[in-house]
Amino acid sequence: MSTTEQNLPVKAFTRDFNFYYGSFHALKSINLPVIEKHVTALIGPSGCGKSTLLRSFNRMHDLYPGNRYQGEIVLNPDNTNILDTRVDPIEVRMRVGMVFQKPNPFPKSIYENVAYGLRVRGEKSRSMLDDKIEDALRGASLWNEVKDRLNQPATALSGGQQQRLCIARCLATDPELLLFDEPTSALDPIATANIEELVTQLRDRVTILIVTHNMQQAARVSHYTAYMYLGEVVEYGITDEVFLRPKKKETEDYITGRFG
Ligand SMILES: Nc1ncnc2c1ncn2[C@@H]1O[C@H](COP(=O)(O)OP(=O)(O)OP(=O)(O)O)[C@@H](O)[C@H]1O
Repeated sequence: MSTTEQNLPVKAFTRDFNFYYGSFHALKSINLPVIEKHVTALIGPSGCGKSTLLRSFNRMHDLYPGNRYQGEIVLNPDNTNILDTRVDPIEVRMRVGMVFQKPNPFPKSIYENVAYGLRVRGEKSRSMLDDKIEDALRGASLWNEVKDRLNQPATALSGGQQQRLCIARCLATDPELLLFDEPTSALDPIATANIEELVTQLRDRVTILIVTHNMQQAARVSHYTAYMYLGEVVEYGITDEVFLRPKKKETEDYITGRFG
């Protein structure tokens, strides 16, 4: 699938995707498109499988024995099933970046945090690194705040700045898809507003899949929303329609706060 029925470009999609933590069947027959250069939000009550699905998109579950994927997660334009065991998960993670709930900068300087992925890729030219690092920090709306202290430890930044640094670290390697796992849940309202603003800017540059508990946030930043419950996608559609005219009773109950 490279476009939807409505002719929208599909950056990635799952096909009959199931996931198991040992014998626990956490995700059931998920068929979900992620539309290119748009934001897709995953919402639903605690434990419904949002994070499990998000983490499957960069094969995070590979790191733990007993986890099992079934079905496909396909990345375009090359139509690669990233779950294929012949596909190197490190390559997948270069193409699919991830920003976690709590900012997790490396215990290195601001500069070295952003340089990290570029160095892994073999980039050695100092002027090339400088340019890419500035571009990534600008892309994460952090450049003006840190340009005079690039060699200071990243841990000296505020929580919101650290989260933007983690976004810059992802942007430096030009990911095609960015995964956000509740990126503002550890932040105050101002830092949250900054990250939301950033997400709305980034959606012109990169495809975004975001898990959020905050329905107002999903409504503000996303174009498409998937409502999940008990490991299944109950409803998927244009965010405004899912929020204003949900097709399923379960979705309506959740959106209106009658459940969850
Ligand atoms: N490592 C694990 N081993 C076994 N079961 C797990 C593991 N991680 C999550 N689960 C189970 O998988 C299901 C989905 O969990 P997941 O964290 O994806 O839900 P979620 O919708 O992201 O929840 P929350 O909003 O609370 O973060 C839950 O029933 C959870 O208990």
